[in-house]
Amino acid sequence: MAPPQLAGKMTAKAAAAVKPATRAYVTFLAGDGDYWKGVVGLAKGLRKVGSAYPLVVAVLPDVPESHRRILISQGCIVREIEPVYPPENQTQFAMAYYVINYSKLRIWEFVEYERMVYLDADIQVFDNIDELFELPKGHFYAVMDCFCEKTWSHTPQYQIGYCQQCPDKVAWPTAELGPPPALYFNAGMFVHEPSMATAKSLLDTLRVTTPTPFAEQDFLNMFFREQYKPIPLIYNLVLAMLWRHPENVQLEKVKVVHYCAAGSKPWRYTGKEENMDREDIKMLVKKWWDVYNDGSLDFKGLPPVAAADDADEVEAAAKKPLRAALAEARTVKYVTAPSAA
Ligand SMILES: O=c1ccn([C@@H]2O[C@H](COP(=O)(O)OP(=O)(O)O)[C@@H](O)[C@H]2O)c(=O)[nH]1
Ligand SMILES: OC[C@H]1O[C@H](O[C@@H]2[C@@H](O)[C@H](O)[C@@H](O)[C@H](O)[C@@H]2O)[C@H](O)[C@@H](O)[C@H]1O
Ligand SMILES: [Mn+2]
Repeated sequence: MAPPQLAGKMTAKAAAAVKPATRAYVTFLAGDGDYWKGVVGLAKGLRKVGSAYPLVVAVLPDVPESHRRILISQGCIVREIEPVYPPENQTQFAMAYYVINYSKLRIWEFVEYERMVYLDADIQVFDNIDELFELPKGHFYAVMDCFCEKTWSHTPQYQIGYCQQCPDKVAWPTAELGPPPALYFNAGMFVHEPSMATAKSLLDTLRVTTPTPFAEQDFLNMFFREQYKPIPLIYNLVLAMLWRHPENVQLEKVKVVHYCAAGSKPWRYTGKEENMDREDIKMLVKKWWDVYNDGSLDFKGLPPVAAADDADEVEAAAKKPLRAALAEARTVKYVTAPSAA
């Protein structure tokens, strides 16, 4: 049910009252594969927990119109971005496709938002996390990663069995290897403040930085090394923690699950890969599907493409180019729309 402002015509007064969205969740979608299912699941999950802010999807040009329309019909705000490529390199990325993940850096250009929470499309939010938008400004908030999976076999910490999740288990050999690695975050979820100056600095720095196996995740850890502030694991459970550091996990308190372990993407799940036959993994994959398949969580607002029928009124009232007016109109829908849940 659309809110009053959009039920009929959007009056000039209503449009003038629209406050541009200052906060939003944001995810990233590339290619014509099946990650759009992750985005739909995320959009429905955020709705289920009563999130107060919209979900923006930064899409690369290769995302098909058909997938974009599905996302719009689920209430997402779809924003096309230009790809970002790392400098010419011979790097062996931990996963070959990681090279496309540098395009995530474009979300610092979304300056119509003063704060955003980034979530990978293979993440699901099972409890409200709007409190993250209230964290003190000036820091980069994210959850610490784990170095114990094979994907880290190229690193000294993996080779000596050191992990920041249990720094006392195998002490870092400072005498031989110098100071221990700085705290390192998983880049599947983070709280950030868009700014053109930061966006420019990120891209300028990227141009002169040799790519490394974890692509933009390594790069962001280097770039935000001084501002990084770890937040609790409940905000981004990297699944490997369940078998690598179970002592650090209280599953009943976890709010955000990151399906990043090999074979754990719910929409591709077969249960055949290592650790994928665990009861907790099966339960978390089912939880994801329960949200994805829940029709009551489908978006019930006025999809923006329908709002275009009111384009003249919205444009006249908002006295802005159509796209901005629609974006604001969409914002009105989110700011005032009754939560679908
Ligand atoms: O084909 C792809 C691969 C990745 N992604 C996006 O890039 C993010 C990071 O990739 P992924 O989550 O697979 O990395 P992981 O967290 O598993 O290492 C995904 O969550 C998606 O948002 C995408 O849209 N299409
Ligand atoms: O492009 C690099 C990616 O690196 C990260 O994934 C990794 C990392 O978490 C390792 O620690 C795990 O071992 C591994 O399974 C997992 O895929 C981010 O989740 C993803 O968003 C993206 O930045
Ligand atoms: Mn991921």
